[in-house]
Amino acid sequence: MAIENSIIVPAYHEHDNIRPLTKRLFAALESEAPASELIFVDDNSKDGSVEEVAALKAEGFNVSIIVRTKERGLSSAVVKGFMEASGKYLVCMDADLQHPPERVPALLHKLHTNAFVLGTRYAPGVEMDKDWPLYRRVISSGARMLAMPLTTVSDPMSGFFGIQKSYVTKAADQINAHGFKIALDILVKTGIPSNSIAEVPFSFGVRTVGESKLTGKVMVYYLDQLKELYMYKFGPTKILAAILSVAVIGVLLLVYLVRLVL
Ligand SMILES: Nc1nc2c(ncn2[C@@H]2O[C@H](COP(=O)(O)OP(=O)(O)O[C@H]3O[C@H](CO)[C@@H](O)[C@H](O)[C@@H]3O)[C@@H](O)[C@H]2O)c(=O)[nH]1
Ligand SMILES: [Mg+2]
Repeated sequence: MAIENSIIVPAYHEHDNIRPLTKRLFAALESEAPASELIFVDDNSKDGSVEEVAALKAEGFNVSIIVRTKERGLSSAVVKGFMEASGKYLVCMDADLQHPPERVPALLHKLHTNAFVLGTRYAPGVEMDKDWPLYRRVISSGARMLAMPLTTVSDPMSGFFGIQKSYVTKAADQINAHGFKIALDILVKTGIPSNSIAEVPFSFGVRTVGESKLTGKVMVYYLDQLKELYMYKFGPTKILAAILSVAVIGVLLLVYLVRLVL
């Protein structure tokens, strides 16, 4: 059967998550499973992921793994997977089961009538980072607020999304290779209109195996990515105007306060 759906999973040291993810995903896909492929994009983890994928393939799952030896990074790994995918409906999800495979059919369903479908943790009825430590909540909220001027979606930090393949080509060579936030990059750079974007709520699971790759360096990359996206969307003139407006308002406030006190 021809492949319609490609599920792309960036993976770095995720050996223990590969089997449960594959089994849960294909079980969730039900009648769509024969028309679906799962592609892991691994950055040379050398942790037995390749052997695990070979074993799953031998068991009949349509799963493969691309191993990159010269590049590292979540966003560029996803772009690589998108380029190799055969399906016209593409889904990106994490390997660590924080994105529930059971929500993939809902994403795919909405992808038939929308160019882009975002998995969101900000919706009624879903749990947002329930077991996250306080510092991760603060980082996540701060990061989300900074991205708000760039897009109308409810969860610009989400890494769980679907896109029609025809829209990927446009953004692929412009994606920030160091970025951790590929959905945001794609949304800004393809300029997909909001009436062609849908959302699917999901509860963000807890990583039980392996470690998060969110490091200080990743946060610096995020700020760098934001800077680039602001420039891309607004251009230097508008950004300068915004900075000047904030400065003028600040000075006026200061003058007002000084007059109040004296
Ligand atoms: N190939 C590859 N994969 C990577 C790399 N870095 C991370 N990954 C993979 O990308 C996925 C997300 O990495 P985590 O380390 O689990 O990230 P997180 O901190 O839990 O962040 C997640 O939550 C964010 C929402 O707050 C999401 O935006 C983000 O995409 C990610 O899903 C995992 O499957 C991980 O193996 C890399 O350099 N190369
Ligand atoms: Mg994670």
